[in-house]
Amino acid sequence: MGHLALDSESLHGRLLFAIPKKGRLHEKCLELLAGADIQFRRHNRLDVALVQNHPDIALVFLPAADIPSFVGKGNVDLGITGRDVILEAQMESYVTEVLPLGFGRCKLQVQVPERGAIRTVDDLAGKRVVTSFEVLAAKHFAAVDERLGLVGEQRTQIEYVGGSVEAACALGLADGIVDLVESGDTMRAAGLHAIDTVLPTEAVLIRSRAAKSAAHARIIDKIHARVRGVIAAREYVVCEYNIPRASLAVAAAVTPGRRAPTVSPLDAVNGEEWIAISAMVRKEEVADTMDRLTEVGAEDILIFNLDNCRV
Ligand SMILES: Nc1ncnc2c1ncn2[C@@H]1O[C@H](COP(=O)(O)OP(=O)(O)OP(=O)(O)O)[C@@H](O)[C@H]1O
Ligand SMILES: O=P(O)(O)OC[C@H]1O[C@H](OP(=O)(O)OP(=O)(O)O)[C@H](O)[C@@H]1O
Repeated sequence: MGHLALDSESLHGRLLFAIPKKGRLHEKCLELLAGADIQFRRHNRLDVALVQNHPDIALVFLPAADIPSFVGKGNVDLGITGRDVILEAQMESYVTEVLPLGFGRCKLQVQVPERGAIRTVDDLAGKRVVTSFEVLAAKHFAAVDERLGLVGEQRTQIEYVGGSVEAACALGLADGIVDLVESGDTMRAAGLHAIDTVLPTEAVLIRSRAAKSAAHARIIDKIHARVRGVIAAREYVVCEYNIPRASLAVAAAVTPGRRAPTVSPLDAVNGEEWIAISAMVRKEEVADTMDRLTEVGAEDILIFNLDNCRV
């Protein structure tokens, strides 16, 4: 196949799905697309890629911060971005959050120099705050200012910078900042500490509220189901074990599964009726679940990773 000349003709009728083109969410989104078997070849320098095995979908690679307005205004049908940037773009009433994706988890926090006189948001109110999230920071401090009765010139000054926010205090530009924190490494390296949380956030799948064709609605449902399966496969394992039938109720309480555990009869062992139980268990609860199952008399407890699933 030669190079594709992408024009509105080749995109005609295709559902457009926006993916962050770089940054923290990019790689994770590519893994998700692979898990959902959405195959594409992205040609050099092109931000649009036709999906090879779904002739009705095209991917659009955009900055994460621009995705909410593209989806909100209906230029793009579906997208993945951070909840923080949706709220910052004030697009929450124009997009529908279809699914939280379990990655890109971090917090938008108010930070000040560790060695300084400012200890609380109330101390910081009325001073200078630098951020890339001016809408969310302004809303947060408007409430603080109001509570403290700060008006006019006394109110907190919010100033926008596009990047390197964490350097603002050291550079003398700000008394505090509002920025994203995950591990806290960036914050600590800049000599800052968090004194308040504006918002916890994670990556989400969003769709446009702008009216679309029934055909598009069907494709969105299909992508949604696939992505949900990939996410669930990462979060869950399958737990299988054997237990006397008499203990079914107590075992089912330990492993209720997503809907209900699967129960299969086993041949009687020494006259006692046994069953095999299979249930999905959250990965982070596996060790605890195995301990509890052992306590209630389960044997041959096996844990299986999931490659993919439909739930
Ligand atoms: N440290 C982090 N841990 C987890 N998620 C993050 C982290 N930093 C950012 N995110 C999420 O990823 C989104 C995009 O952030 P990122 O910093 O990668 O943006 P970007 O597109 O590279 O823009 P720029 O680097 O120009 O600021 C954020 O809005 C947030 O939802
Ligand atoms: O708490 P941490 O784990 O240190 O993560 C927080 C940092 O991550 C993000 O920036 P990123 O490193 O993605 O680069 P950017 O500053 O170019 O956006 C964010 O803007 C913080 O600076």
